[in-house]
Amino acid sequence: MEVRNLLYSYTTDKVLRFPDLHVNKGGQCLLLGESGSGKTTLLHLIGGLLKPGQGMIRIGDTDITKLSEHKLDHFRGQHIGFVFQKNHLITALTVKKNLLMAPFLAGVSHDEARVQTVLQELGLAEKANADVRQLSHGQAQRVAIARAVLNKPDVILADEPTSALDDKNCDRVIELLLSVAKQNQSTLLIATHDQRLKSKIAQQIIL
Ligand SMILES: Nc1ncnc2c1ncn2[C@@H]1O[C@H](COP(=O)(O)OP(=O)(O)OP(=O)(O)O)[C@@H](O)[C@H]1O
Repeated sequence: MEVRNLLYSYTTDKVLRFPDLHVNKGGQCLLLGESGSGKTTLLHLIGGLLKPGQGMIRIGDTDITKLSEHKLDHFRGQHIGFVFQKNHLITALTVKKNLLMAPFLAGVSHDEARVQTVLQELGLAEKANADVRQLSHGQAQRVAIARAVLNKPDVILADEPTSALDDKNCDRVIELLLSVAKQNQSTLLIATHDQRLKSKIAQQIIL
């Protein structure tokens, strides 16, 4: 994953300028910075949810800034997994059906064995048919991670995945993210101001 000369403006009077970034395939990087420094904005740019004013964002061989809206939607579904700041689970659906949104939205067929594997890996096998409103915060965060990794994305983008968790759940969530990313050879970019993560990932960029 590579980012170069990236600029973004929400309003005409202010420009956010991002440092260049390169993360190897299967590598991990921590994105640090004070509140308001642009961490979420950078994740949304890399995930193709925002279009930069200037600059290049390369994922594998694709410069995503050159893709049309339609192609970008397809690319995102196939190659990018998001763990958002708020988990955005669909409360009307069970845990398993929330997971199945990933292949559904990416337009790929769902693989029952893969769903079972991911539920197992994230300690959610017994919660497959549970109502997501009945989950603890840590469990809900693991469902959000399960949904993000289900399609074995090339890139996982995680926005403050641990900041609302106690130390035990923080450790669990970060270890799970690292291990599922490793298994799938996914490149992992985590935006956080959670100091507990600093010792877990060597490559760090400060905004
Ligand atoms: N929709 C928006 N419209 C206008 N300005 C925005 C919008 N979203 C973010 N900003 C501004 O862009 C800057 C970067 O915001 P961003 O949310 O990326 O920071 P952050 O580092 O993720 O912050 P936090 O750690 O608090 O989540 C901030 O100054 C913010 O006020």
